[in-house]
Amino acid sequence: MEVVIAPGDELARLAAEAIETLLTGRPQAVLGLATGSSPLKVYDELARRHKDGLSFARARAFMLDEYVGLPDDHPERYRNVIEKEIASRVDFAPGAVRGPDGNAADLARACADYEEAIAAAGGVDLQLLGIGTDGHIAFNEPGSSLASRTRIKTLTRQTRQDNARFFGGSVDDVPRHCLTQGLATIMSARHLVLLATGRAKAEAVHQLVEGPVSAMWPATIMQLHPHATILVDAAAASRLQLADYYRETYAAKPEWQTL
Ligand SMILES: N[C@@H]1[C@@H](O)[C@H](O)[C@@H](COP(=O)(O)O)O[C@@H]1O
Repeated sequence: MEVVIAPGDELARLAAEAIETLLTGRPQAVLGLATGSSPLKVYDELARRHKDGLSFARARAFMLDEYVGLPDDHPERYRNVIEKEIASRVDFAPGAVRGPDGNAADLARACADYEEAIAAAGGVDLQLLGIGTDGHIAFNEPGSSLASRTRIKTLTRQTRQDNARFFGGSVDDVPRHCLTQGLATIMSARHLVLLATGRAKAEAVHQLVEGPVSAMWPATIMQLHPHATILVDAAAASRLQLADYYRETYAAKPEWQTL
């Protein structure tokens, strides 16, 4: 697990750089896209690089999760958020960006279909991730099976409160259920890149990097991934016990070694 502590703009640049390097070497790469505020600067940076020639035309992308039951045209439906924040700003081919269908008549079937679609695409090459204040990744709330696959989950009150800001501040308007890639689904991606900024994420980041692997802090499963990159600003890193070591390691990183 590599921990990089840097200002937010630099974190976004590093994540975008990793995606550009991937797409340059493998234009048909499969990306994993995350919602939430954490990856927004990465998407801005990718849109900028697209203007400079970076193409997504042969790439495909899979989203992490989706609310259940939001109307198709609801601005906070994750499919619409991803369309607005990144898909519409670059040149993905029609149908190249997919997400779990939170409005399917048969939600269990939709989850199984989604797993099959990811597998049929050859799996995700690079998965962007944020982290919830309770340590969730995607919408795998505390208590999630570490072996879970895409399925329906009930959101915790904490997550609904955290996300109320996207729903005019009203917790009651945040859906109770979601479809989310499972922890094992996420772990199947070949490179995990997690971004976290701000003091509210400090405890979750500490647990993620330095805590015991536990379903109570679902992101801790990432400690078992052979290629996980944790990009954090100083505030999100403020509870890391080995912060000085991570800073020294990154400062001494050989130039040829990418993320
Ligand atoms: N389902 C999303 C996650 O994918 C995201 O990582 C997390 C943090 O969001 P933010 O980046 O806005 O802090 O919460 C949301 O609930």
